[in-house]
Amino acid sequence: MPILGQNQYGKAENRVVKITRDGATHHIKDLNVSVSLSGDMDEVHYSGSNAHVLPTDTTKNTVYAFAKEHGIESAEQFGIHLARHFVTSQEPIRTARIRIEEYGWERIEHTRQGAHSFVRKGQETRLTQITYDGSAWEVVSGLKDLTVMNSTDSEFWGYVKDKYTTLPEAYDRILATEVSARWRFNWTDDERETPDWEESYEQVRKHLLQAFAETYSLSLQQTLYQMGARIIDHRDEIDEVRFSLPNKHHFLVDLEPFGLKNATEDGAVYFAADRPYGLIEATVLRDGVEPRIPVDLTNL
Ligand SMILES: O=c1[nH]c(=O)c2[nH]c(=O)[nH]c2[nH]1
Repeated sequence: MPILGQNQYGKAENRVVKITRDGATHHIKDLNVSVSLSGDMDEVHYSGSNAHVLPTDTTKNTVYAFAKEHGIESAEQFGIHLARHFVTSQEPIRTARIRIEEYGWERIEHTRQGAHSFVRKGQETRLTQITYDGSAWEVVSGLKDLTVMNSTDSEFWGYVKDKYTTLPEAYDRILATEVSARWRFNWTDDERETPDWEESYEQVRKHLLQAFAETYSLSLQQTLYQMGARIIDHRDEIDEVRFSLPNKHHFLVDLEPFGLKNATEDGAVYFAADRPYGLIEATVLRDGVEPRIPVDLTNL
């Protein structure tokens, strides 16, 4: 009979976001936690007996419940706590390996009250496309992979409801998106009117972030318009901005079965879903200008 070799199992990539509220100042811990357990697991492989198997689903629930019950001080402390729990609470489990990736967030500087607007650490990608046909120029610049989050000041309600609608109305939700934007310059080839391209990029990025942070949002569509309008209003060199904004959904985890209240107002634990996602796209134009940025930004 062939012999079973090394084996391990668990739930990989539990995306857990914990918000801690300190008055109007919020703190984020954003982790991707993978649990892998091993031990006396021969029988499940040989005969299918699950008598020693703690379900991977349970390991997932444990990650979310621990985040709420004990908080997340650091990835190391959180991982140590989980590993100890699995090995000491289940006799057949001899080894627990917890792998954690932590995503860093920086605060967005802005002028509104509160400290609950963040931009993911790590550089976004800056883009540009220049087209010249011997007479006319077109310069379209932009960015992608700029991830931002407001941990409050976002609602979504009053939408159409048909027989397939199950979405509960939200009066205090997380709003997070990964901004992909392109903006078109009105520059022709007049030396005197050439923008300072570096300065322009920094300013557009700043206005986009500040508009995101300072908009009390009733929908991502409304936030998108505010970001575009702010750029058009502040940057004379730009006539058109197009956005593609995935709505990076954060779902409140139901921890009632474990006797834990997980409510937005006390700082909650969220499941950060990667797909499917809402995708909100629109162009914002200077009045009187024709749109020229393609609808599908991947074609640019
Ligand atoms: O900001 C949002 N806009 C929507 O169109 C939408 N649809 C949805 O299910 N959630 C959201 N959120």
